[in-house]
Amino acid sequence: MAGVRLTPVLVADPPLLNTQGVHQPYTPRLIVEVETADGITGVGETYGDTKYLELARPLADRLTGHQVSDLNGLFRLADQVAVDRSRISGQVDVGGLRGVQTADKLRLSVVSAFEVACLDALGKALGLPVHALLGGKVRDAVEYSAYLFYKWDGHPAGVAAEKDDWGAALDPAGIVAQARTFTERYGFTSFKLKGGVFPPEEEIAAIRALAEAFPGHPLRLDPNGAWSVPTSVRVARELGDVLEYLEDPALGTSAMAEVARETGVPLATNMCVTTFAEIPEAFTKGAVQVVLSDHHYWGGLRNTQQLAAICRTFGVGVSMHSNTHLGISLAAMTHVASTVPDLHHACDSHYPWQAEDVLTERLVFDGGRVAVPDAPGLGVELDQDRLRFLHRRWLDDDGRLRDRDDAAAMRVVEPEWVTPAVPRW
Ligand SMILES: O=C([O-])C(=O)C[C@H](O)[C@@H](O)C(=O)[O-]
Ligand SMILES: [Mg+2]
Repeated sequence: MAGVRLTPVLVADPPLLNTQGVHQPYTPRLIVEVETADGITGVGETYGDTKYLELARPLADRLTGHQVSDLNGLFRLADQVAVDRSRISGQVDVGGLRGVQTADKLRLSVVSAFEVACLDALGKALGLPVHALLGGKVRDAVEYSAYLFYKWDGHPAGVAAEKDDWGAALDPAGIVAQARTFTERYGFTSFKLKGGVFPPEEEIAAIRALAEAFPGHPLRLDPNGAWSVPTSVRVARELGDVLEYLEDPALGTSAMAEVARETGVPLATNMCVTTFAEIPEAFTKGAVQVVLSDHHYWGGLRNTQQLAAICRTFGVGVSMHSNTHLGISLAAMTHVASTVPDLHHACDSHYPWQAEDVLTERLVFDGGRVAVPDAPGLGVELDQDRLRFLHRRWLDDDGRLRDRDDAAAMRVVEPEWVTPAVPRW
């Protein structure tokens, strides 16, 4: 590699509610560009919060002269980057939304963007799409689900924000209307509701309303561990006839295993299995039936394939989790998902919520699917003007938005708000 460019950006995000609070009006992402000695550039994307930036910089410094094809060497170099203990002691990832926080997971969340950028550059150099570098696609398009959120019409008055055109969704009718917009705009046929926001009865009513409006369509509910075991079991019983799966109803492997013993509804997770180390206990206890992979924190596209192979071995399903992300990551997700043989659930993606991107052309959902790019590399092109614009926003921020904090955003409206203790219900 002749050089690595790191560009933190702030991207507009609508006021999406979750059990911790609400999304801030702008969210940080990091764009990684690696440049080969031949002048080929590869791009990757990951979380842009401070704790990731402080690992990305020393990793970038170690990469001069490194071959983009030497991915194993890249991971060895990442292992050498020191993690500040204060970033991990007693912490969970984004207040628990993404499970445990370990030094390895932090490193993996950073090196994943470099791995994607190297694969992009290597693919361009060889004239091959990334999926070919991963062994080849087994499908031509990857299916995504509509990611429904309770949301406010806009961010609080007086807060600098971009306006979105989705309107408010705070009750079953609002959620059904949002789902209809998703189907009209993108053709999605399966739906996930981010729950843990209102008491379970209201969220059960929203799922029932969806089932009535979209009979037979796969539905999921994800309260991010906000419920007790008895509440989880009750919701599973009440919605068992319409749910494709229930996602992280209760927090932790033991609680999930208890729920799983009491219900036939499959349980999915992106909270209790987010590292390889957590797999043995969760799988032997039967705590989860679907693991939602995420190439960002699992450590890239090849690790995602390894995770899928382990899941296959244990008869556990696999699909994909998503946080706020841009088109580079959607392309990376699509490439790797196209190579996973047993992908039986539509993947999550926040992309429809992101009106802003750093690409010259946005990726398109057609019938809820993204066509797997066959152009060399990821098949996307960075728009340098957009990148500069979003980076300028990051530079101009006084630091308040550079680290995601959904509870802080909620305090603007409810000054006493603190991240709720779980189980909340
Ligand atoms: O559990 C999940 O699916 C997520 O954590 C996805 C996102 O983080 C979502 O909850 C969010 O951004 O509010
Ligand atoms: Mg989840």
